[in-house]
Amino acid sequence: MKEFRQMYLALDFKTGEEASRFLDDHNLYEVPVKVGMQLFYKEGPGFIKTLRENGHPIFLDLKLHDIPNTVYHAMFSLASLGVEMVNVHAQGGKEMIRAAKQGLMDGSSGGDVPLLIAVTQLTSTDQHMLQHELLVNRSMDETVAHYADLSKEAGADGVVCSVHEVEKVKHHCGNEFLTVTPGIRLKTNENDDQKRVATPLQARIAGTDSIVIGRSVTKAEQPLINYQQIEKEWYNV
Ligand SMILES: O=C(O)c1cc(=O)[nH]c(=O)n1[C@@H]1O[C@H](COP(=O)(O)O)[C@@H](O)[C@H]1O
Repeated sequence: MKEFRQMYLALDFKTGEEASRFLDDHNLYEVPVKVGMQLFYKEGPGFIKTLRENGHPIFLDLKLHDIPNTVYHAMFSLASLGVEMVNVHAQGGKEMIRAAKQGLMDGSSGGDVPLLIAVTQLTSTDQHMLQHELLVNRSMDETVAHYADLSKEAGADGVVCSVHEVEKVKHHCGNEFLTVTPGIRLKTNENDDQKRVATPLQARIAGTDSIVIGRSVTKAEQPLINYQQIEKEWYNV
């Protein structure tokens, strides 16, 4: 397993130009970044190449969720972009996750194979929504742990979950199985649309492997101050 402890900055911007300007304006050179649907659909693989050339480790967050054959071929295409991590929705099931892994291995033609992470339950979902909208009659903890188990069995390297389920996931799947946690907020931040939130300090104490930070930095009045505050709590420096 690769050494893996990152703090990914979610580049949820309208254009690559806007994202690059933000990184430059705040001296965020070579920081790990997450590119999601908004930016990838706008700019495509070319922007991934630019970010790589500028030294940014990349988590490509497209949350694939489709039939196994489609996911296999999509992952085959993404495998050669040189990103360090990609994701799928665990709800797609074992066969789909296995296909994703196989696509990454076959598509990386001998180079580094990106880590495959499966989203268990979005951090914008709470217990009420789980039961009444998704009709899952189990606790959030149990549901996340179940998806983590099946993701591991299908060959994923880890899961996306909230900080609150990290302990349970590690208990089920072992310490080597990675946890990536979005929904990170400083005490002074709004939760926005996130339901299962935690501070960077809580993430460190819980034993999360990597955190994803977005609006607490990108929408802050002083982004660099917030970035450094998160860094301090997360890396304990
Ligand atoms: O896979 C993800 O990155 C993800 C999964 C999840 O359950 N929740 C979640 O918020 N994310 C992403 O993490 C980022 C969080 O952004 P903020 O809420 O602005 O910090 C967004 O880019 C989301 O798309």
